[in-house]
Amino acid sequence: MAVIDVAGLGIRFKRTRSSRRSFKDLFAGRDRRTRPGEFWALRDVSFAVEAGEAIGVVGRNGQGKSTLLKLVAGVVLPDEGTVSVTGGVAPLIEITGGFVADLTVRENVYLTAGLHGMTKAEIDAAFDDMIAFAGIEDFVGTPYKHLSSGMKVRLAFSVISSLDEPIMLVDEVLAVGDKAFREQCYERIERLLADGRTLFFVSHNERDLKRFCSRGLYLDKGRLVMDGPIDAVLSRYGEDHGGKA
Ligand SMILES: Nc1ncnc2c1ncn2[C@@H]1O[C@H](COP(=O)(O)OP(=O)(O)OP(=O)(O)O)[C@@H](O)[C@H]1O
Repeated sequence: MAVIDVAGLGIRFKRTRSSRRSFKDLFAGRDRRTRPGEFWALRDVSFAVEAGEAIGVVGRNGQGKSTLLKLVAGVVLPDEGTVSVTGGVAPLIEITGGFVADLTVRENVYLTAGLHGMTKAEIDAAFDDMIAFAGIEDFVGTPYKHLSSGMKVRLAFSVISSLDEPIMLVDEVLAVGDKAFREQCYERIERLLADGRTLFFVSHNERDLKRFCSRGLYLDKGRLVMDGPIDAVLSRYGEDHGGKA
């Protein structure tokens, strides 16, 4: 059964921050700024994912990989086409995503896990393990904004990977962690996969992609140019762009 079904997906963005005219423009009496139009960050993207598949998403910088994960997570909506997702999604897609700067580590854990449907009793039971996995026992009462960037990723991975959601989305955030922590995360991802979870993994690291993923999606200029076994997708990508994932 398909757990993710993406059909004719398209999303466009404005190149500029805002298309509204500035205050100064109003007084100038004409539109002083050029208004470059919108562009399609993704277009005509269709694929289906079966439960338990591990998909690696590859492509050069800015080709729509993170945007695809955000669409699957439901944090942005498409302009064209549809994304149907069966079951909950645990998204590790932006370092600060979901965490509130001024709340403490403890408060953030309860907030995020609570939003994903964990009860207070479940969070109470899992709390110490989450903090221990992140290795931030001394910072439970610290406001999130005062954690180092590596500590933020540790906390986010620990909490998100503890959620009981069938689909996990992992963007490149893990690259921020140190080597030992990355390995700890990778072992947990392998356990979750063995457990039957579905994984969407964006990475520029060929070895990591091969380690987890059986299937690859190759995005270029917002189009899905290849959907196939990860080895074949990586070779095609290497041929097109000089061997780097
Ligand atoms: N909220 C947004 N508003 C405007 N443009 C955006 C927005 N989000 C993404 N984009 C643009 O959409 C395009 C695709 O971005 P995306 O982050 O999906 O690329 P990516 O393939 O994940 O790149 P990278 O490998 O660098 O992480 C880029 O041109 C980016 O500037």
